[in-house]
Amino acid sequence: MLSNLSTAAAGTRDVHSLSLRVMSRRRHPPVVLSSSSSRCHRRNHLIATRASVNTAPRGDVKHAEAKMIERDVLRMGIPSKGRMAEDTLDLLSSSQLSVKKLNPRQYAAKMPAMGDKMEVWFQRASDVVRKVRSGDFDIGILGYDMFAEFGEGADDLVVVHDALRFGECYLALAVPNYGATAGVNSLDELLAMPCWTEENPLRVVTGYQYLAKTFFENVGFENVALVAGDGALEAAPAMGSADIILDLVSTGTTLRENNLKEIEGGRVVESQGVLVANRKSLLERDGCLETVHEMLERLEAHLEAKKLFTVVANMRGSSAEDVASLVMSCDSLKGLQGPTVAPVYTPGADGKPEVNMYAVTICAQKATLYDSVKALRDIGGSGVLVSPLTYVFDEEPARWNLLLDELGMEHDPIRGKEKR
Ligand SMILES: Nc1ncnc2c1ncn2[C@@H]1O[C@H](COP(=O)(O)OP(=O)(O)OP(=O)(O)O)[C@@H](O)[C@H]1O
Ligand SMILES: O=P(O)(O)OC[C@H]1O[C@H](OP(=O)(O)OP(=O)(O)O)[C@H](O)[C@@H]1O
Ligand SMILES: [Mg+2]
Repeated sequence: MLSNLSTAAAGTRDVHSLSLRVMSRRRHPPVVLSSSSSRCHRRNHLIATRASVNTAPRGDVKHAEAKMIERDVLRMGIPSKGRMAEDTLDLLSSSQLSVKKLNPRQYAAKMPAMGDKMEVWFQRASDVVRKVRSGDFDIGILGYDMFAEFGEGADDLVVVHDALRFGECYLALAVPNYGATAGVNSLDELLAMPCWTEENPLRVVTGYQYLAKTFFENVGFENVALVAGDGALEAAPAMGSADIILDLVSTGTTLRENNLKEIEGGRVVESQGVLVANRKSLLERDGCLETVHEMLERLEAHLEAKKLFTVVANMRGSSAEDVASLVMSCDSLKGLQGPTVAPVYTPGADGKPEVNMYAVTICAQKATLYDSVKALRDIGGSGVLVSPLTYVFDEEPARWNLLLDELGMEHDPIRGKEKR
């Protein structure tokens, strides 16, 4: 059956019969975000999909299969503009992976921590994902929203780190608080409105055509026309050029200021910064997997440390074991791997050092720091010192093992032999 899903130029009611319009599930077998090979993409990101997803390419564009181009260096793409650009550089710098641009107008840069192994290229987020997909870049950092939109669930793409903890936002449908949708509070209510017909489809303005198409296919709604738009989409319903919008939301201020509201069931994708890679590069390009491992470790060490404080307190006790038992009896003082308890030496009556106090060191979650301080005081802790942590290099990051699973590789290919 043909879908009524179609693209319409902004500001017109005409619904063009473009290639997007015909999307037979037989020609494009369901894969993308629900395929087993895309395990990493799926984690927590796609919220509202109800069925498997079709991979129709963007318009008529055919994506060449990623190929391995001979080169000695690895290439990484990062956003050249917009709010992700600065945050990406900040994250890399905080993870001891600073990027050095020789000249502000140049698009290529170095990452000194990686020596001559790595080139960094500044590109628009859409081009970062396109180039990682084609194999021109081996890895990239960008918002998951752009990755999902321009990556189209391609098997050539792999998510290495799905939560870099910046650029948090989500892609959601929003409807006007006025007019026909004034009383609409959920997706079901919106789609059940009798006014949307083949001749009068629901016009959705968005810059995320692939995700919109996929979303409406998944909910089985056909009387929809996608209107293309890039910025200030919130103005389109008031101008009469669209009925609703599908756009990024962060604080929700822009929606409120434009008399629009989110609806239940209308969230399409959760987004934040992600590190992505080309599958073939990881599997076949010399040094790529090792470099990605090192980057992942450095990023995780920084991101993990950002969540924690080191807390040191003095505590009276008859032995280190007694003090440790007291601390371990409190849930909020568990720390990373249990407390470190060290003797504090004070001069005794005879001038010799004696011990009746211990220094307890734990790692406390920033979010619950005050609870930890109170708990320490409750069991006799005093002189509580709190300091930031810079890096936490723990065991092998869980995301590394997930990546190896995704690549069909046995764990520990860096230290041991790779097996597939
Ligand atoms: N309001 C927001 N809050 C947080 N992150 C956002 C927000 N809007 C966008 N982002 C994230 O930042 C990325 C880049 O958005 P941004 O608007 O800064 O750049 P751009 O869209 O390339 O520039 P422009 O909007 O000027 O074309 C988005 O793809 C998304 O991942
Ligand atoms: O929920 P909020 O915190 O209000 O953020 C949401 C707004 O942020 C983005 O726009 P941006 O600032 O990038 O402007 P643009 O529309 O010109 O891209 C997005 O497209 C929304 O309009
Ligand atoms: Mg923007």
